[in-house]
Amino acid sequence: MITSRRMAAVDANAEALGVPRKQLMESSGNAIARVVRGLVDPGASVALVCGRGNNGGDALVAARFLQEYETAVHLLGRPETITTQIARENWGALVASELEAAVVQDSRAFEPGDPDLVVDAILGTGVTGALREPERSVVELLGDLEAPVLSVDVPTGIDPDTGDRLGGTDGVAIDADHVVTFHDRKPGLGSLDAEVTVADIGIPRAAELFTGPGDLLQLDRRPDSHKGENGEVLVVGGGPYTGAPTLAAAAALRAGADLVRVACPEVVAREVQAFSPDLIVRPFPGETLASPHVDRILELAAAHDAVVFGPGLGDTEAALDAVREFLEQFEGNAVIDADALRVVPAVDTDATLVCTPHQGELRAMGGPSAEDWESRADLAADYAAELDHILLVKGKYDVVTDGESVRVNRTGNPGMTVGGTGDVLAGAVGALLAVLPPFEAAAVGAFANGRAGDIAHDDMGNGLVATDLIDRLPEALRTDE
Ligand SMILES: NC(=O)C1=CN([C@@H]2O[C@H](COP(=O)(O)OP(=O)(O)OC[C@H]3O[C@@H](n4cnc5c(N)ncnc54)[C@H](O)[C@@H]3O)[C@@H](O)[C@H]2O)[C@@H](O)CC1
Ligand SMILES: [K+]
Repeated sequence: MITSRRMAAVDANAEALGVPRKQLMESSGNAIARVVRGLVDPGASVALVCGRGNNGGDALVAARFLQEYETAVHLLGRPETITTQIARENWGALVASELEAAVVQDSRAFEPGDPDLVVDAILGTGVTGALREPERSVVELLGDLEAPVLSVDVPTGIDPDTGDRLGGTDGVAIDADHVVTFHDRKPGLGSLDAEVTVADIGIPRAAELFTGPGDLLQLDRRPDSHKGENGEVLVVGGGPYTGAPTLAAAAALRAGADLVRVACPEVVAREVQAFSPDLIVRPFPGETLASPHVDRILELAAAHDAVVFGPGLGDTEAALDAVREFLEQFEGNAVIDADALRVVPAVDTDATLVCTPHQGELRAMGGPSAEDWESRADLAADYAAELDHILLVKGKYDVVTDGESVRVNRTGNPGMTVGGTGDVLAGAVGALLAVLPPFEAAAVGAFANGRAGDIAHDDMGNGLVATDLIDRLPEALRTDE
């Protein structure tokens, strides 16, 4: 099962792997034609009703594969208003090939005749809201025809993710007899009374398994968002180390958080603040985190969207006891890193945790280890299920798993073995945890951190340091390439 959002990400990842969308569209068109051949015999009349997006584009391709049929393409709208380049190119190919194609600017000009089969390629996963004109009236007109309907990807008028009719009770939708859907079943198809064919269109498994630029698409911000809406992050750490919480906090800011506060021992606070005026410091007395501070930390944490717990905290008995007490009472989202990790397996918590161990830390937690990344991914998934938390196991290939799904990240380079890059990752994941579902936050964080490292490596080679990564996080998180 795949949501429209995830499908768009996978599609962009496939493109980055060298399988361009136009090639996928060719496969989709071919798949439509295969299903058509199973439904009606050569010579039958097939009306291909096409919208102006890629759903329509798929059927424009199908027309080329169905030349032994009496096909008639009906494009809903002027060709100049086709929304994607690849669909426009396929329209051009049809016209140049002199295949029958009509432009329907107004539903009154829609003359489908009496076809043996209707192909509904009006709207697919790119639909938003109730149907507009001329789509709405054309859908109504198609409802009056006798012919069976094959919908492309999803019946027009149906929400691909929920199966609900768009526009509520006033909405209109295609009552499909058959659906040919691409790559994987869309959740909204489950509730339909239609025969569904899932067509493999050649998207590599890697486009789904490995993180890629498509994973960043979910970060697109609403233009009207205001301060605080894009995440407030609390970093809890410091004591024996000052650098770690500072790096995590600075990384959270660069990864898009609106406000980042650092709760750390007094002795460390001044240094953290000196590093950057962008950080807000919330000092607690003493030289290390301890039980008496837990109430105050809980209170602070409740006022943030995500917490990053652990950087530079050290492994004193007092600090680890405090982590345990915090987790027993905390119910929000937290990234757990460094020494705080070892507390996780034995603690009973209602919090949602993203744990970011490297393989040594994973073993210290009692977790599994394996040489190759594929076995490591399987074992990590089992262990995440046992912990009931999300794991981001750092390595050459980072493994992200919630116990069910697995995503593997391949960005990053050997220059990143320098100290502090783990703190940067924890901070970046913290910022993302404030705005994305936890599993996605971990996957996107791993991708962006490694990509920032790769950009830094281009400039600095193996001389790169953790702060270089922080500076490059914004570029690594950009979607508008
Ligand atoms: N990996 C993928 O994602 C692939 C997608 N493909 C096809 O591409 C489709 C998605 O294409 P698009 O993203 O271009 O989107 P669609 O073609 O589903 O719809 C986008 C178009 O519909 C218009 N529109 C949106 N909501 C509307 C409404 N309520 N009333 C009237 N018009 C509306 C938009 O302005 C735009 O022109 C999939 O369903 C599938 O058929 C395939 O070609 C190949 C691979
Ligand atoms: K459709």
